Amino acid sequence: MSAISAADIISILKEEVENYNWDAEEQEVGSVIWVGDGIATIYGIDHAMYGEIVIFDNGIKGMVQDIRRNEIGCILFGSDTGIKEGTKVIRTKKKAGIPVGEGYIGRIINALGEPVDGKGEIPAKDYRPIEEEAPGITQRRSVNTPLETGILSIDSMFPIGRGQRELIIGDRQTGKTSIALDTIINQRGKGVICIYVAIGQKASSVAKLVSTLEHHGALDYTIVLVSTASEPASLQYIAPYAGTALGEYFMYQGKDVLMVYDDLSKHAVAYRALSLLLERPPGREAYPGDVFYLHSRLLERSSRLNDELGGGSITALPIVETQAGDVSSYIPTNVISITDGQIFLESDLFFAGMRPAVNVGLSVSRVGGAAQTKAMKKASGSIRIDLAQYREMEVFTQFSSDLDDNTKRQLQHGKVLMELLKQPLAHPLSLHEQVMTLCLANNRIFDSVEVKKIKEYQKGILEFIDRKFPKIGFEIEEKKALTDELIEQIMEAAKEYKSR
Ligand SMILES: Nc1ncnc2c1ncn2[C@@H]1O[C@H](COP(=O)(O)OP(=O)(O)OP(=O)(O)O)[C@@H](O)[C@H]1O
Repeated sequence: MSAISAADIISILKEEVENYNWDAEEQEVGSVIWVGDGIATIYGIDHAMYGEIVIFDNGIKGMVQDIRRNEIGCILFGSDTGIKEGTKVIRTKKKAGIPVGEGYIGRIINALGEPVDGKGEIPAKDYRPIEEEAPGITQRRSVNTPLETGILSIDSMFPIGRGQRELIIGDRQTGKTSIALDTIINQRGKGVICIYVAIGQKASSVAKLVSTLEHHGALDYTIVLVSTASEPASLQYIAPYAGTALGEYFMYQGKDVLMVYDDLSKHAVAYRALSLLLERPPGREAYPGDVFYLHSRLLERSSRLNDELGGGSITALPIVETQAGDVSSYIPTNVISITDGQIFLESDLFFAGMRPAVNVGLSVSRVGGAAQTKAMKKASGSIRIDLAQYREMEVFTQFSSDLDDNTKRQLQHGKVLMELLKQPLAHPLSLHEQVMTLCLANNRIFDSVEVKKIKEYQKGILEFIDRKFPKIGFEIEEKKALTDELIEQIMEAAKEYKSR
């Protein structure tokens, strides 16, 4: 047996000491003082940052939301059963974020980025913080490409550009979700990635929406991020930010993204619940003072990037629900002032059969006009004024029977326009169909048709022109302009259709 010499032992010890890794990790550990209603108060993690993720003993994650003198207020991303006084909490030193990647397209996920559609794990390419600073002024460019909704009343009068934020507002059951859904369906083959964020909705409504998307083949380019009404308020609160983080991943690759937040009223309610539980002072309608910032910092992240940054965009369609058509209450006025326009849906119009129930007088699009195609601009020239005149005249002439011919003609034209703007669900119209419809309406082609038969007539004439004179539609789509020759050709075709 060979004995180890003292020198050997010393040299081994020396080597050990020299190679010892001194980068010992120091971990801050705190303990729970109080827990309840999805909120935990923690003592001992003094250096935690606002928005940092902390992990509890039982694996549940939380996010730091309140930093007080001796304690930290934290919202829980899961059930609080199993967390009690004294439960240990560790810091992660990481801000809340979600995994992102192309694999998410076509999937249904929750606010933490975990799949909920039972189709297995999603491979992540990156990890992005849910709260990100909005692009600065120099990083942006103005809106210049249209985002076509396929809905005639919107594309003609309230056009939306890629990078714009257009609010959809109205009472309950007025077709708000349907407009967003139709817009997503219309993006097929247009290279736009859609992200639908459902906040505080019934799981059954979301399931119905997903099956509609699937039915129309729209799930292939859509991500659905769900935080249903039964989930903790904390998850509902982070859902739109998490969705935007995913959108930003694609935007910074130069892609165009459409974000739908359905809806921000429920988001504000979830935030109000958290704030009250965190004992922040309530303000108007019991919302906390920073409820404006809640939505402005979210919607500012939608933008059109300049070419050096790839030219990608995020277009936002936030949805807000009003009570009894009151647009002047707290959350609606806030979001109206943040966005670049709103599409106002009215119950009375909806119940009168006007669907989509867009109120032409109260809706507006502030920047989309710059992105509207020349063809659409020319074709939709006077439609808003014609409709406004019609509505005014309709009120005045309600009780009088002997009207002069000019008034009668204007009334008939107004009725025709209202009828043409009706559109069933999931029946988007392409650019050339919309332009041809408006061109025919401007030239009073529909005025001689019985009002009840207008939709049928419109369908017939559009099909006829597409079949017999496909060049017209092709040229409008190709050149995106409506020349005088094209108008002439459309009128010729209309004459031929009439004389069949
Ligand atoms: N253009 C349309 N044509 C026919 N029906 C429509 C149209 N738009 C909406 N609807 C119908 O109106 C109902 C309400 O629509 P939707 O769910 O989109 O409204 P909402 O305002 O989002 O409702 P909620 O208050 O539940 O969020 C649905 O049953 C839908 O099928």
